[in-house]
Amino acid sequence: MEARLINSPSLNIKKVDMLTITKEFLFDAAHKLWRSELSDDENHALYGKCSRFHGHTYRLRITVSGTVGPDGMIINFEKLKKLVTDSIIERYDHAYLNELEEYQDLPVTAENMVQYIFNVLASILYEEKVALESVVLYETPTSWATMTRDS
Ligand SMILES: Nc1nc2c(c(=O)[nH]1)N=C([C@H](O)[C@H](O)COP(=O)(O)OP(=O)(O)OP(=O)(O)O)CN2
Ligand SMILES: [Zn+2]
Repeated sequence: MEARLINSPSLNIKKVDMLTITKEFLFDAAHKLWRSELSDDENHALYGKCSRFHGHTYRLRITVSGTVGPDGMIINFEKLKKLVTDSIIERYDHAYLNELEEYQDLPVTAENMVQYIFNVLASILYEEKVALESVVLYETPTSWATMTRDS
């Protein structure tokens, strides 16, 4: 990542400029909020209507940083699209998320999904010398979860 430090002694602030690019994806998937160790009644009491099978059009925003190469890019959007599609979208689009291996012991919440997606993509992008800055996952237009890189 190329960063420029601006020192402002009078304000005691060190500002770090950062250039990022973001690619957005949509996928449709079904889930229910459910904990496998609880009974049906306990799950219904805990999660209410969301304990029933239902679907969302999820919106996923991937933001990365890195060095701008001679091609003028941090990473080609097309390449970023392929990496995310191959690792996440192909598996998640039109899936019943509760059946996926990563959610066998975890409720399929936006929080758990965004953590899983972040960890998978962080290591894939690391191989491409690109830093994953944040993953934002919208479950509905009014509800989303964000995971941001620890700097
Ligand atoms: N912290 C979380 N709370 C809830 C999650 C979640 O992942 N994390 N998920 C759900 C359900 O999956 C539900 O489908 C989405 O919830 P909600 O925002 O309540 O959806 P609504 O369409 O009912 O929301 P509006 O307020 O009408 O926009 C529940 N909670
Ligand atoms: Zn839901």
